[in-house]
Amino acid sequence: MQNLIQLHGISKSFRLPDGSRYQALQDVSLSVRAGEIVGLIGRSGAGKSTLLRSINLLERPDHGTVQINGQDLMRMPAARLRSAREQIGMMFQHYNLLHNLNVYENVAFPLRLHERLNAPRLAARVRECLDMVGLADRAGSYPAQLSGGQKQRVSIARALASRPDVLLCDEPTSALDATTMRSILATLSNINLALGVTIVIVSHELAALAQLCHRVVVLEDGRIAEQFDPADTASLRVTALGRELAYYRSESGQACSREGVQHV
Ligand SMILES: Nc1ncnc2c1ncn2[C@@H]1O[C@H](COP(=O)(O)OP(=O)(O)OP(=O)(O)O)[C@@H](O)[C@H]1O
Repeated sequence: MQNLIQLHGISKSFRLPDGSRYQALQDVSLSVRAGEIVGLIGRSGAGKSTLLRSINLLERPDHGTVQINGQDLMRMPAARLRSAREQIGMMFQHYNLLHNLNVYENVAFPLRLHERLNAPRLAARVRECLDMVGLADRAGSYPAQLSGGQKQRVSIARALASRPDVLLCDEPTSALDATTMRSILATLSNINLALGVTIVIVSHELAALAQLCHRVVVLEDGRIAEQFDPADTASLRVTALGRELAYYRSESGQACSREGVQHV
């Protein structure tokens, strides 16, 4: 498998109210192969979201390069960057749905914005995405009429509408109960298997990530402290979080198997 995402020497600092700067990422390099599911874990403030958001330049690194499919996003003019970003879907903790639009229109929204599909093709694409997340029968519902898990499914469908190569997930389950969390992660696993979409996910759900991810990256103080395949339980883990995750894997909590779990 080739590298789909290639971050090299990424650094990012934020300006604080007192005028000083906080170094959120320091010289981070990360490669993600096409079709991989990579989990980013770390204590609060370790830089997980900043790293995830650097992949589509929602946060623009101060230094380093961000390549997707061999193309350097940092050097792209605005118009090309906009079109490159269509290959990178994103979902957030609080869904970010448009409340005045129904489910169908929420999923159609990015297509209307970026793609010139005729009405039947647009409808087919939206149906296909809603089918994938098990919500074909809720196309006419409004976000306020849906559970948290259903809202997150809509946001998955919306993220997939542009047929992206990459799906970035920023704590997609932290507002959900344990059963719904497992079901959402199982849906992501199924989508990865069915479509080959590369997934990078930030989450604090170590047990679930141990089952879902092909690779887990541990961030500490804005740096990568270690990375490993959670299925490789024999190798030594150098961070406390790495050891904790290994425990969940060896306990075989079966929180969410890669082979998929039924929608709940
Ligand atoms: N826009 C910003 N302005 C100032 N500081 C920021 C900004 N965004 C992030 N930070 C700081 O950068 C550090 C890394 O933030 P980030 O959100 O990446 O951490 P995280 O690992 O995702 O944390 P959490 O698990 O709590 O979401 C934190 O100390 C945070 O306060």
